[in-house]
Amino acid sequence: MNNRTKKFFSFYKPYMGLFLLDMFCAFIVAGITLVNPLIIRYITNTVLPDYNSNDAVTIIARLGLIMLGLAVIQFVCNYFVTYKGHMMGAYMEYDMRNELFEHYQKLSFNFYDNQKTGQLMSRITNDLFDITELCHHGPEDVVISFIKITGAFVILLNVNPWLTLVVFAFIPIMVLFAMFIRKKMHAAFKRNRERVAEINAQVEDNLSGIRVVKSFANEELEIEHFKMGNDRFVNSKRSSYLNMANFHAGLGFFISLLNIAVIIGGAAFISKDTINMADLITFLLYINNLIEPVQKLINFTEQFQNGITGFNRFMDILEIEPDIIDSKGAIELVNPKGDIEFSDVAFKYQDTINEVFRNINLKVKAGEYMALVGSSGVGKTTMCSLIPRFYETTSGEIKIDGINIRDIQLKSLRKNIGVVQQDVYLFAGTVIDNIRYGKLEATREQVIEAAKNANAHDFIMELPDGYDTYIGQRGIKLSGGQKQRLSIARVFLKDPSILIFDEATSALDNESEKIVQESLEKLAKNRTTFVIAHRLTTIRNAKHIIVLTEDGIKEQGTHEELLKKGGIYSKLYTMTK
Ligand SMILES: Nc1ncnc2c1ncn2[C@@H]1O[C@H](COP(=O)(O)OP(=O)(O)OP(=O)(O)O)[C@@H](O)[C@H]1O
Repeated sequence: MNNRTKKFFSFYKPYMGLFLLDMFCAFIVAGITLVNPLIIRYITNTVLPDYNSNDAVTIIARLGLIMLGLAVIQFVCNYFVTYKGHMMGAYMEYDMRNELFEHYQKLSFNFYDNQKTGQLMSRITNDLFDITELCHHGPEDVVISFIKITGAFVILLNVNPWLTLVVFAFIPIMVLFAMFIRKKMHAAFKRNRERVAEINAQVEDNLSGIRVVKSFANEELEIEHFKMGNDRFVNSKRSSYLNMANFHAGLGFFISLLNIAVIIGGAAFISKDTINMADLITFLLYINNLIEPVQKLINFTEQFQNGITGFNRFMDILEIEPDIIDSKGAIELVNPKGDIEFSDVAFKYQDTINEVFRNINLKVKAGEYMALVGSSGVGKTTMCSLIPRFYETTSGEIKIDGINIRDIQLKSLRKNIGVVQQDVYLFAGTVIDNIRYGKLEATREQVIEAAKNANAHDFIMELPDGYDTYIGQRGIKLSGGQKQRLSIARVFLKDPSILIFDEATSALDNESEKIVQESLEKLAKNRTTFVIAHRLTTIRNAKHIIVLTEDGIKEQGTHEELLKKGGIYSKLYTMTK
């Protein structure tokens, strides 16, 4: 058994009792369906011809009671299989979903840089559903079908071997036919799903950009594009319904052929006294009993394929080892002063050819306010993301208070670094929830204090429900400057010794920018601060400006010193002025 198979079965472990009970109930359900035709056969074959009418009525009444008892048992078992069996699948799906989500939380930026969010989401929803459908329905369908088919075969063989051969000669042909059409149908339904995804993407793109569409008056073009996608969808639906019609009509036709063959064959045997009327009825009853398990087995082949594909996709992710983890013996970073040192640091993104930069040597003293400048794309954001180990340096080392960051427990490292990102991300929720994200145990008063420090309190109080206002997905109901201030408030609450502020590239208006700048300066007090300056006008007052190039730090000093030097900084400054 390979590792993946072992892992697959490990999900059954906590529910073994439930699983066995489910299988037992499936076994009983299948067994009972085999018994009823036998009772009918006994009545027509033995009770009616051999007993006087009074005795026959008594026996039939007793048999009726037995059948009623069996129906009740079947009802209970069916109820259990449908309810508890599905719940077992749901619990297994729950475990897999938790495991996958926990794993998502451990994977690093490198992983997410190369993934599409939509696909990662589909693994946690559609794929897992396919797997658990297989986990639950698979064994149950196989057990039920196996018992029903072999049971019917053995019983019919005892009634009449020749007629049994006629019936069972049909089954393989029917299965082959059904599998062939089913495959085509599956491909057609898969195409349908792709077409729906295309339409969804098209609608999403159009509606998100509806203002651009209208400003260019391009509605006609959009309608035309949409129609093309919609046409493709309806065409693919046509093909899937065509296959579906073939499938159902074809199966129905096979069943009719089977019935005809049994009636004609049976009648011929009756005429030769090989079988009697009761035998023929038994055959006809079992034929109807056979169709359902055959269909179930056909479904199972598809379910198996989908489930295994889903499980492999699930395992593909689960087997990716998180690449940034605590080293052995890593220590906890407690209240660091905030001295930072880069020694010969070079960095290259995974799957890229060239290094973003190399030869970075830099010492920043605790509490220093440092502005990082350089041409666009030179690696300012990248350099700062090495400090909290969002990415690992390719070579060289970074130290905080003299300790290599690779020897520090990741959680404690990140707890001591506050990052205000360029693209502020707020979660769907209230203002207070979003600020409290910086310190989960903070009281309402502490949150308000942080908001005041971030110059956010006044605008929050003007929102309809103040701190309890729902700010929409990604804070859609707030302005750019307001979002920045909330994210600064969040870091105030976190109270880290080291601060990284990635200045927003999309310019805030002058007033907003001033307020953000003010709150940032308050936040930076007594913390080691890196400001990534995308616009040089905002950092003229910084005491320490460093100029990053791909070959290391080429200039350092104050604004005036660097201008006087007439080097890269002064060129950049004149360009952006
Ligand atoms: N996740 C990534 N994978 C691969 N390459 C990346 C990734 N992120 C950034 N890059 C590349 O690394 C280089 C540095 O990017 P970075 O965002 O650090 O520059 P920057 O100096 O902050 O730029 P800007 O001032 O324009 O924001 C760029 O060439 C960019 O294309």
